Amino acid sequence: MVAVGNDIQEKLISEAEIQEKVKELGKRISGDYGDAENLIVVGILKGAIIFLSDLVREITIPINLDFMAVSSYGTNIHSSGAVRILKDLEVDIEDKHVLIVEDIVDTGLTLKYLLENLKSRSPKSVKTCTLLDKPERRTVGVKVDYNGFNIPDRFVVGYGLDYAERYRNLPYIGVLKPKAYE
Ligand SMILES: O=P(O)(O)OC[C@H]1O[C@H](OP(=O)(O)OP(=O)(O)O)[C@H](O)[C@@H]1O
Ligand code: HPA
Ligand SMILES: [Mg+2]
Repeated sequence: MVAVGNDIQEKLISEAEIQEKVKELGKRISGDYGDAENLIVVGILKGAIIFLSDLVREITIPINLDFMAVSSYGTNIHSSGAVRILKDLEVDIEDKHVLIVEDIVDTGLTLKYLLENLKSRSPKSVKTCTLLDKPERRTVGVKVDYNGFNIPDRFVVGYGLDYAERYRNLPYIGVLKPKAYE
């Protein structure tokens, strides 16, 4: 049988480590927004869906869920730098607290674009949450309010993150074997 894990060279972050971190982030977010009404959690498709679905179940305050899809990478492992909206929010965020949820902040281009775009819609606040941060790769400054793990400059897959749309269903974060790129 072909297993998705066969292409993984090294496991960087285990399922257990992820689950522990997700619980911690959910608790912090619930505490920080405790008295705020109308928190809108915005998941960024597709990479954030696995993290988002675990995270929201660790958030104990009422939330609204919405999604955006933006494209910056296509199927390539290198960023083109261009960001465009493929799917926009359905809800109006004016006067609402917004939390953007990402799987990874790499160059920062996607998050910078999202922050500027959402701030222009007059929300009460916009904060950012990511499972993974690759600080060495940053080309633009963005504020990450909630970060799960800093990782080294390596292309990672799993737990929502893909290479050419594959490996999102791997339950942990790993690095691919070179042959998987061929
Ligand atoms: O900081 P950056 O260099 O902008 O990179 C981070 C972005 O790139 C990935 O998305 P991708 O475009 O691969 O879409 P996907 O989530 O559908 O895989 C990831 O999910 C982030 O949104
Ligand atoms: O390391 C990564 N893996 C998958 N998608 C990504 N998008 C930016 N960086 C990455
Ligand atoms: Mg991707």
